[in-house]
Amino acid sequence: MTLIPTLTESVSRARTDLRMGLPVVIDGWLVAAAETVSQDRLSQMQALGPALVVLTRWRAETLKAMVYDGDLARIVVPPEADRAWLRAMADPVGDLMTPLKGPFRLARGGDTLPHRAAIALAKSAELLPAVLMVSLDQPSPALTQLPAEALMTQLATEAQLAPVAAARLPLLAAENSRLHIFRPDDGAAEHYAVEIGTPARDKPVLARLHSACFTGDVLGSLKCDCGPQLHAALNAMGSAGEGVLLYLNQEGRGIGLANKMRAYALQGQGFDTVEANHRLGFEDDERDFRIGAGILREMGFHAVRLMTNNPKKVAMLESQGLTVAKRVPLITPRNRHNTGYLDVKAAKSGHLL
Ligand SMILES: Nc1nc2c(ncn2[C@@H]2O[C@H](COP(=O)(O)OP(=O)(O)OP(=O)(O)O)[C@@H](O)[C@H]2O)c(=O)[nH]1
Ligand SMILES: [Zn+2]
Repeated sequence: MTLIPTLTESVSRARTDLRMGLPVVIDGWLVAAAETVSQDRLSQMQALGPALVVLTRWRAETLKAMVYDGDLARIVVPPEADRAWLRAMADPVGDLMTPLKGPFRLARGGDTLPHRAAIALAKSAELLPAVLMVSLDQPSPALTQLPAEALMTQLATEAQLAPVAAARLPLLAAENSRLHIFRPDDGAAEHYAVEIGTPARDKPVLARLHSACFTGDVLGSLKCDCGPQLHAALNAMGSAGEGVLLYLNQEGRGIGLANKMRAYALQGQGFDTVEANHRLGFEDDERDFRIGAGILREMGFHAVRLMTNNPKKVAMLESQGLTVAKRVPLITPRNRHNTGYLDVKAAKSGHLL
């Protein structure tokens, strides 16, 4: 019997490969993440043929590279380019010191699906959306193989979440609480639900979909409103005697903690939260809100009174078939470190603050 990984298994493995600096193969293209590839692997890949660095439109615009491929750009890697060059293409941290990296030669025409799929895979591995690609003329069976079209479909498919464990967990805000752990079937991060009391399943439950913020939730960072929002939501549910708080591991609006810290470094250079995401090559919000809807459904809830200031969360839950009977604002105190951030969320992201 030969055990062959399924597509889902291969995609999960490919995320780890990219994080380790190991290339994967997408439709005959060798693909490595620009931020993790070593000098040795880069040289090996360059020896196989002309290399491209693929960036998103956002990153290419900052680098003043022409964008011929809609949402991405394919830049020819100069033969003398080394790992430092590649890093600087991917990571904007040094842009202000060395703003001009061009002139660039761009690839045009041909099929860009493998390039698009490679960028999507890098994002799903919480790496910078910048990849090194070389066309292979010989198979490389030792590496993880992925067909581009199926990879794109897989990455866009809603993960199914299964409950794996639950236990009573008395909290300061609510003694009668349980913590439930949900595991997605795509090998990505687990998510949590705090169930306070025993809310009726046939009535709109007081609910919060909270995205992880290590800096705010755990360290008490003053740069954002996450920590106070988390505690205000738990306290409101504790006072009401019931509610459900989903703690979704979508750190940094889905870009991961390392990239969020890169975004903070850019904010220290004067860019706002949205501009910083764009300079890194990301959209301003990379979260998949279907995850929260899936957990609520799995727990038997169909309608919520949603604690949020973000109208997109309301719209997303409704598009997933959940009823948002009411939006409950969750306004927390401002301080001199977060007031600019909150103004930008209101002005650019539509938050009702
Ligand atoms: N990329 C990025 N993420 C940030 C920044 N500041 C906070 N975050 C993340 O933003 C997310 C905020 O999550 P939520 O509070 O659930 O969502 P929200 O969209 O602000 O909506 P609310 O329900 O009104 O709070 C968390 O994942 C934080 O880690 C930042 O400057 N850049
Ligand atoms: Zn935060």
